[in-house]
Amino acid sequence: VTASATSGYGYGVNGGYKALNTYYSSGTYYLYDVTKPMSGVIRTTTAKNGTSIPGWYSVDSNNAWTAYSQGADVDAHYNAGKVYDYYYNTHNRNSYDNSGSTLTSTVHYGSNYNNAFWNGSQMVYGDGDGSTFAPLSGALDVVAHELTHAVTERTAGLQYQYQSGALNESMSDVFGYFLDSGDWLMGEDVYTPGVGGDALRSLSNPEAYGQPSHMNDYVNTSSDNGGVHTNSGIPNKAGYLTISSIGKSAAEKIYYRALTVYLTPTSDFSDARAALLQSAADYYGSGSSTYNAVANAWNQVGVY
Ligand SMILES: O=C(NO)[C@]12CC[C@H](CC1)C2
Ligand SMILES: [Zn+2]
Repeated sequence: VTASATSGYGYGVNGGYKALNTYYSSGTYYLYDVTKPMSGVIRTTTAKNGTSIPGWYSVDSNNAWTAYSQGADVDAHYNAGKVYDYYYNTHNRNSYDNSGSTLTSTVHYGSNYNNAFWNGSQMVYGDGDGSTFAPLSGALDVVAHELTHAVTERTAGLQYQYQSGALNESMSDVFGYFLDSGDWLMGEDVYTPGVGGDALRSLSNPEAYGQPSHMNDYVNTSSDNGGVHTNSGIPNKAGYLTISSIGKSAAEKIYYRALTVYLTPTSDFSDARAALLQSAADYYGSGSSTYNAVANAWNQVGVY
């Protein structure tokens, strides 16, 4: 038999059944998805708990990816496909660069590694230490968060420091919500697997996880690139208020337009307010209820 696209299945990090777009060649199945339009390939590899990436293709002998250790591979592949589909179907964007570049995710990075990141070329996920994190690809909002860093890097290019960096973080959390909009939490599916009901961050209540939600409480610090994971609470709260007020569909439109048309590398929170207002005016008119709702949301977090 020659090589061909195949359909497999597996169990994710939290045991959920996932249908997988795979590839068969010479007796081996690969996490290699060729079903996307316009040549966008999605592929998943494993670092085998080392740190050299992209490592090796994730493989299986019978296309049933059901081993416990394969959960991270299954979810990275499945969730990357979901995020690809989201950007293509909702925003007509073909992969992170809008040119159909291959989306590579490497799992089992490092040992007990409690993090995930986009390295400028690909996604990388740790397995977590089993206490602070389960394998991080297990959360759709985390995968969307990371891949949105890639989109941001190719569009607004928001510098990863101080207000532009906190905005960069917030864009990733807001698009994480758009993909996983069952709750206002971020990372809940992989954070502290032994503890129920908690999360890494909350868009509706940033204070619940130590983040400010008003400019009066902006944290001036040089750590964490100027507090990018702390001060993101302020634009995140504005995002929650905006989405709650105008609805998810209108919010997706103005957020994507702000990110890809108006924001620049040095944009700060006030520039984000202006970019979202301009996007709302472009779509709905400057006197529209949508426009006024955006202004009100940012007023409530003290950003003018
Ligand atoms: O916010 C983040 N990166 O900027 C996180 C931290 C833990 C999850 C994986 C990566 C989200
Ligand atoms: Zn991030």
